[in-house]
Amino acid sequence: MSTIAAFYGSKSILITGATGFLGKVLMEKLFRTSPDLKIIYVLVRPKAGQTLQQRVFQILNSKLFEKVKEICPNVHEKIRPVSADLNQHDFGISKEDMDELLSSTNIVFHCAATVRFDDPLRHAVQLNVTATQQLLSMASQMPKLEAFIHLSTAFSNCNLKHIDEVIYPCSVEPKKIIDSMEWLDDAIIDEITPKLIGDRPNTYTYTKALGEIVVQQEGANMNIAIIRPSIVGATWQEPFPGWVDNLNGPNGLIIAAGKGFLRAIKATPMAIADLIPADTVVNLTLAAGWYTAVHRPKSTLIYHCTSGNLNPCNWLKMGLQVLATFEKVPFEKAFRRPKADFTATSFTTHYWNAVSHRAPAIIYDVYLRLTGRKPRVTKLMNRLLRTISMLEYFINHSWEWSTHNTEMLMSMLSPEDQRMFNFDVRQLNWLEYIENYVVGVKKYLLKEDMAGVPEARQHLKRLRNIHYLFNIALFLIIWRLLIARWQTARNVWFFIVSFCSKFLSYFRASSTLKL
Ligand SMILES: CCCCCCCCCCCCCCCCCCCCCC(=O)SCCNC(=O)CCNC(=O)[C@H](O)C(C)(C)COP(=O)(O)OP(=O)(O)OC[C@H]1O[C@@H](n2cnc3c(N)ncnc32)[C@H](O)[C@@H]1OP(=O)(O)O
Ligand SMILES: NC(=O)C1=CN([C@@H]2O[C@H](COP(=O)(O)OP(=O)(O)OC[C@H]3O[C@@H](n4cnc5c(N)ncnc54)[C@H](OP(=O)(O)O)[C@@H]3O)[C@@H](O)[C@H]2O)C=CC1
Repeated sequence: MSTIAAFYGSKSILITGATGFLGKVLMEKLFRTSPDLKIIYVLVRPKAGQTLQQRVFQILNSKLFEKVKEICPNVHEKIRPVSADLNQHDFGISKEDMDELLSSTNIVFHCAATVRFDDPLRHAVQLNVTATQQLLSMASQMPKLEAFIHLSTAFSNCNLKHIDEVIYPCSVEPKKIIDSMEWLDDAIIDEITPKLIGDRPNTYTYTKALGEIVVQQEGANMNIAIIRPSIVGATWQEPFPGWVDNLNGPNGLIIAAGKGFLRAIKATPMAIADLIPADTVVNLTLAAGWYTAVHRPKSTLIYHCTSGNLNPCNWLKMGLQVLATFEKVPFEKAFRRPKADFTATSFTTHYWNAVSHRAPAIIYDVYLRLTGRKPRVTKLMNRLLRTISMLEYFINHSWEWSTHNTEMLMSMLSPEDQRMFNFDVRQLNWLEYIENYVVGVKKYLLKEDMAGVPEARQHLKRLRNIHYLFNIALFLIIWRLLIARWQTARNVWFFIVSFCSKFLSYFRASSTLKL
């Protein structure tokens, strides 16, 4: 019997960010391995015209939860959506709901965050720092609380090269930042943002670092742990390989490359691609929840959930395997044949952006316009290039994360738990994982049927033929223009023609002699 699964049985669990990528995988695993748990409270806001009940219903009816519904048929009764917006004071939670949450909760998993890299500082602080502070204040009023698990990121201290499982100070105290957001106007905040974030690349990593300090300060009297995952990718094994549901991290770029939009990206091929599967993160998170509640470590433990030092894979290996999978399982209706490369310098990146990204987009939009359709590819390309510029930092640097706490936790698990809550990334076969990842992007993000693969292959063949025809036509046009305007080109042309005709007559003469 799994000790961890048994621990979560009969517990009341509060999850923030349950509608997000990691939150869903976390809920799924909890219901699947501890179907006898008491209840999961999820803090949800209405969104995109859907009530919170509709949002939760949609999640429970998705493919991700198919196994759960077999194991825990009454899953609908065990999940309680609580209307909450983390941007509001007290999260806008009603008094009755708040009373219930405070009196019943045993474990809190805080996953909600803004993960956008370009969020204005005010918004990122509100969600990643102030909301964390408020949640801790709520947690401090929960008499039955056994553990509070905070999801941070391995990149919260990406301004350092070697990162230990400790909390690093920031130049300005989080409390001062929170206060200043209340009275500074947006223009001043925008002006001071670069100074505050310093050598971090964006407001996301900065505010996640501030969030960790808040957890340390406000949660001193609670059983707290912080999980720091690196780049969270599709699921490795559970509930099935390759599940993914948003465009974040590598996902959007895999689509862009598979559809032939992305042809070149500035990357350091030998830098570590520190991806970590979503189910690995969830297994570590659940194990940490159990350990924190049962073993009550004296200080807040931080767990690095990274792959680089235990089972490294570099961007080149990853990129080549992504391209190899496109050969086997191409995406449908590609814009061009998938053929991406890494560039090394800003100059070559600008060159390829102009030649391989912007020019084909403009040509295609002209074609759309001429055929009476709305041009859209240039806009899409501009968005892609903007996204790439935001992600480039992470594919051109390498970090070393120590994993002592994570390895210690692994050693504390029984063999059954090590199997059921496996977060030993050394067992990961990268080539297999990346292939499943790309197939998962095709199936679960693009919603493409595998039955369409032969047609997708045919489409790529047509694109190849169009590509050859286009190149030949372009060559002939340029050559014709050169001959018309330039004497040297004409001389070269006559030289080639006379050389070829001499060669042919010699060949004919020698074959006649042999006869
Ligand atoms: C040999 C060579 C081979 C080469 C082969 C090459 C192969 C490939 C190689 C792979 C290399 C990998 C490198 C990865 C590095 C990752 C590092 C991450 C590390 C940090 C990890 C963390 O610790 S943290 C979590 C990650 N955090 C993010 O990664 C957020 C980023 N991102 C944003 O910060 C914003 O995204 C940003 C960008 C501002 C744009 O912002 P933006 O405003 O331009 O665009 P949006 O994202 O808002 O969305 C645009 C439109 O997509 C719609 N859409 C959104 N989701 C949708 C959904 N699920 N389904 C349908 N549609 C959806 C949306 O509705 C919009 O549609 P519409 O305009 O029509 O409404
Ligand atoms: N994905 C990754 O690569 C990594 C993620 N992490 C961390 O893991 C955690 C989860 O990330 P992930 O699942 O990928 O993120 P998602 O963006 O998929 O999910 C974010 C969640 O936060 C919720 N949320 C955002 N704003 C509010 C709000 N105002 N009120 C209520 N809920 C809100 C979202 O709800 P809604 O659906 O309503 O928008 C959603 O459920 C985050 O803390 C992130 O920093 C760390 C490293 C890497």
